[in-house]
Amino acid sequence: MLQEALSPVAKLQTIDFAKLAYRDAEEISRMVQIATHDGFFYLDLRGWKDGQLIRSLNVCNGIVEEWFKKPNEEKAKTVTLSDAHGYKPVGQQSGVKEGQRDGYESLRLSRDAQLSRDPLPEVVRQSLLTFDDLHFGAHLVTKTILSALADATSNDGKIQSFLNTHLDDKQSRSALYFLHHPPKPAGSQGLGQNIHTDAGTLTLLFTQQPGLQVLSPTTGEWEWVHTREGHGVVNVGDTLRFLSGERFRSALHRVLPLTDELGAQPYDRYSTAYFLRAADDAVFIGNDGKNTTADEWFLRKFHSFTQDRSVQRLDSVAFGGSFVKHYYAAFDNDRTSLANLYRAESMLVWEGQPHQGAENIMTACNRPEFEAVQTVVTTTDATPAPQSGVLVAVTGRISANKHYDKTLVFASTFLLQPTPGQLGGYFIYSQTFRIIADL
Ligand SMILES: O=C(O)CCC(=O)C(=O)O
Ligand SMILES: [Fe+2]
Repeated sequence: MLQEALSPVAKLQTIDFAKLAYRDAEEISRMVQIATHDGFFYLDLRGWKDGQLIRSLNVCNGIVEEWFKKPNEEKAKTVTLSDAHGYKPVGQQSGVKEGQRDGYESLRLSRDAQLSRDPLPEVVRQSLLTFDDLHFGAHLVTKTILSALADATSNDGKIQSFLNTHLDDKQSRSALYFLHHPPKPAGSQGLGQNIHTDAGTLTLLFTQQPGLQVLSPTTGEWEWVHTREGHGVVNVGDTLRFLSGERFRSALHRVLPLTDELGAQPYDRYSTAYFLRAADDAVFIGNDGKNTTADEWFLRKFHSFTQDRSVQRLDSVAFGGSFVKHYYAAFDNDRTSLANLYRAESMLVWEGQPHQGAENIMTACNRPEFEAVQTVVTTTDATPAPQSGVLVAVTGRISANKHYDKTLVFASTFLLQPTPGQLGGYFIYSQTFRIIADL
């Protein structure tokens, strides 16, 4: 599988871990920028301890690849405690294709089990020190990134919450996952991994074959993430997004293995991920504005992953924050970026006035009385609509400081439709907006 043939390619920036380990101020400030805008970056690990982590990774990968060849009944006997430890067979979650299940199996090793040596699968016991090296090495790498981000944001009071929620002696769902997408014959159901954000704090991912895609924050398009020798891919998860008060971006991604013209996936795809997650009892404000523990968030999220895509779409848990949140944050702070959400056929009825097409709609949204706006969403209701659409009804309050000395109450509806030719993306097909009261 030639990854060079895939386009568009995600042009992720690269952070040198050796520099982070030495607290290089410039590298840290670059990383803060990237965590804010993209939420995804390459991590160059070649210069750290002579590439030791990559060597352990390669040995563990070889061992687990052999293990994946065992019959499914055999693998299913692995002691499985939760979604953070044990064996996950193919098809437990929703997949990358509408109405289909996922196409991957996974061996998961929790940090708690690796530390206490129990329960650990035989395959890990046999090469315990190499698995220790990878497990604890990946933990150190992600903790180092976290503390660098904590230092860099200490002036806004986040330092305590970043580090206090990740004390190493506390029980957590941190875990190392080995993932395998076995080849798939033509005509069979189930492929890849559905669009999601990660529940935890930081993910350090190593992919061996193509399939990983990120949703570009600038174009809204799916972009392929190339595999790079000696590098991992790091991404921000929901917990860090919440702990940072929405400063860091927990980016949407998915796995779309390549298929031939008959729909067969002709190759094995392997990847390895370390998920740094907060202590089970860590508390933060989740996407519904209420306090949640890291453990509750993990359980909600993994429950959501098992649901069909049509249900998941309505459930902002899987999407790590709803469309509505994104729309109003952009409306308030970066309104021109909303143009990406409309197409030529899109229609907005603003206070009874119709506007069609992205350009006209943006002109309508940019009216002077709505300069410097702050929106607070009060309610969001979503229901399924035909052709895989979603109907969203929103009520809320707007303060437009420049021209009004009062708060406006508004109601808005959005009919979202999948963007043609862009699996997993949505655009606003029609929208209404009304001011219903001023306070
Ligand atoms: O397999 C991959 O490349 C990505 C896996 C992933 O996103 C996940 O398990 O959360
Ligand atoms: Fe993920």
